[in-house]
Amino acid sequence: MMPLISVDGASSHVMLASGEQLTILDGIDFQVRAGQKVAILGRSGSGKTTLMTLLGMMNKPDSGTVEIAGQQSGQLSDTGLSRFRSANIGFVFQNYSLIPHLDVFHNVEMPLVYAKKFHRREYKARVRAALDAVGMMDRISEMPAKLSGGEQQRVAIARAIVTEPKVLLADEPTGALDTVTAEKILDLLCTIGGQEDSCLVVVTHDPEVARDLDVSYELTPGGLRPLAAAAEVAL
Ligand SMILES: Nc1ncnc2c1ncn2[C@@H]1O[C@H](COP(=O)(O)OP(=O)(O)OP(=O)(O)O)[C@@H](O)[C@H]1O
Repeated sequence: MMPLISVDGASSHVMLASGEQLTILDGIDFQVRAGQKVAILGRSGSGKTTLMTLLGMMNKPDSGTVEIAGQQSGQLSDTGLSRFRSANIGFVFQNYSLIPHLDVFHNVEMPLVYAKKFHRREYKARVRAALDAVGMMDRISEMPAKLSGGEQQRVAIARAIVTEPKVLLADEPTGALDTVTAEKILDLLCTIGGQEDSCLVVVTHDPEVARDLDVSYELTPGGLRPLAAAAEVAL
């Protein structure tokens, strides 16, 4: 079966003010199949967020290819990229990134509006189902500021899954939470992500997080290195 994520020789550079070129990612190869839950570990500054922007089709690689669900990012225009992203990729960030002036319902509904994947009359039921999955249905009319960090992250997960994306990406999803809440959020991500025809990729500097996932890689200056067992990682 075709992998859901296929990264082939992807490199990413930035031009520094000095005119020097800084290589952030250098020839990354990486594949994720449907049903897989993957951790990408790496020290601060190793390029984890940069890799996430490639997997999330927010940026294209400077060389090599990134293919998500059979679609290469390099072949899409900027409009095409954002349309593809809305319909096929869900994001969870460390800082929740909820829109402060919208209540929980409208925050979760937002990706449905952009993705244009489902009919308008389905929105309400889909938002309710997503909130139900994360245990936040009873807060549907709340404003984000009234929620705890863990609750905001639950809403952010509902928002990420409401379009039923093929790929769920989480960038340090538990970084801002206390240990107990972090564990619950990770359990939730693992239950919801990487089922049947979708996959979950979690980027983190925290080896504890990787322990709950199926496969782990470490991002190093030499590339992406598979780790035999997450429990052996000591960053
Ligand atoms: N636009 C830029 N200009 C200069 N340097 C950059 C730019 N973007 C990223 N970098 C550098 O590239 C490296 C990788 O950045 P990236 O944010 O991907 O790392 P990270 O692994 O996510 O780090 P952290 O865990 O601290 O968030 C860092 O050293 C960063 O300073």
